[in-house]
Parts: sequence; structure tokens; C-alpha cells
Amino acid sequence: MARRSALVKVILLGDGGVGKSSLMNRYVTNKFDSHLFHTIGVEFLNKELEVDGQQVTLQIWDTAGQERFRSLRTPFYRGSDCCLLTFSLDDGQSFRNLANWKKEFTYYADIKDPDNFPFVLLGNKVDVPERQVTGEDVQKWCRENGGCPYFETSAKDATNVASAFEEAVRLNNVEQVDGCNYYLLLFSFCPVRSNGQSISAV
Ligand SMILES: Nc1nc2c(ncn2[C@@H]2O[C@H](COP(=O)(O)OP(=O)(O)OP(=O)(O)O)[C@@H](O)[C@H]2O)c(=O)[nH]1
Ligand SMILES: [Mg+2]
Repeated sequence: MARRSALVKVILLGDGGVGKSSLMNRYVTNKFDSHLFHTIGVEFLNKELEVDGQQVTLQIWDTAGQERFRSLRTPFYRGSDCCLLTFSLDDGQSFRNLANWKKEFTYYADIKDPDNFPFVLLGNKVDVPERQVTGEDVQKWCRENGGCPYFETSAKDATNVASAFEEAVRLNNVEQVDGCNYYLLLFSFCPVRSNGQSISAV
């Protein structure tokens, strides 16, 4: 029988600067900031979806990709229902680092059977013309990693952003994502951004 969860926790992982926060903000608030500051620790936003006549809360956890924040993000991996591994199509190194991100997640989330855990791969910044990662490279990676779904996204122009998050819901056996009412819940492990500004509301 299909497992249904009223709360679906998805976590965004990937190198600093690939666009994780921008993807979350685009999906939940439909806004894009071209001068976003690096995330410190973790933040999450909730979005309520009506799925097949049932309310589902999609809880999106956005983590700091910079290495110096590793110890602040890893405690929040446990309990994730889906992991969105994110790289930037104009940054080949962020693609090559995916294996490390998967390994870090699997270890700290204590995933017993990684081959059957729902990972989704996001190649962000598809709007940028200078591309460093080919479709063949990505398809090979997906084949070698359990055939995980792949989306080329742009937080800037909203390409495929909703589809990617909705796939995370579908992988938890919740189908037919209909209308979306969202509400906002913001949590910050460290309530300051790297420029010293306080985080208030998005
Ligand atoms: N052109 C383009 N720029 C983007 C896109 N997504 C994010 N950016 C920009 O890339 C920069 C980094 O985006 P963030 O969302 O802060 O990246 P991040 O992955 O959250 O980075 P950390 O918080 O350090 O882990 C910002 O200047 C964004 O405006 C996109 O799809 N297209
Ligand atoms: Mg961020």
C-alpha cells in the first residue's frame, strides 16, 4: 500500500553558491534575489500543498553549502524523506562534488539503504549560457546512482522549480499535486547572515 505522509521533509544540499536558497525562495515566495548572502547553518520554509484531496506540508530545509558550516548543517539531515542534490550547470566542480554530498548525507542521516532512498538531482542556473556540465555527464551520474530523477532548473526564471519540488512529494507516494496554498515558517539555526544582518522575514 502506498505510504502517505502529512509532512514531507526535503533537504537541499550542494556546494555554496549553486542556488539552494534561491530555489527554495523561488518555490515558496516566487521571488528571486540576485545578491543573496551565503546561508549560515540551516533555514526551513513550509509550503502547504493539497495533494489528492489531502493536505501535505512540504518542509524544505535549506543548508549552508560552504565547508566551514559543515558542523552546523549535518545535525539536521536525519528524518529527511527526500534529498535534493544540487549543483550549478555553470560550475563543473559543484557537479564533481555531488558524490561527497551524497556520502555526507547518507552518513549523517543514517540511511541504511542508500540505493533505495529518494534522491533528486538538480542542475541549477540553466539560464546561464556558459555551461560546464553536459547532459551526458549527468545521465551517467544518474545511471550510476540508482536512476535518480534529474531536473535542470533556474531559480532566476523559475524553470522547472515547482516540478522538482513536486517530484520530491511524488517520491513519497503522494500523487497529483493540485493547488498550492503556502504559509511561511522560517527557522534559522544562526539568526545572522554572513554580513551580520539579522534575518527577519522572507
Ligand atoms: N543566473 C542565475 N543565478 C542564480 C540562480 N540561482 C541562484 N543564483 C544566484 O547565485 C548566487 C548564489 O545563490 P544562493 O541561492 O545564495 O546559493 P546557495 O546554494 O544557497 O549558497 P550557500 O547558502 O552558500 O550554500 C546568488 O547571487 C543568486 O542570485 C539561477 O538559477 N540563475
Ligand atoms: Mg544558501
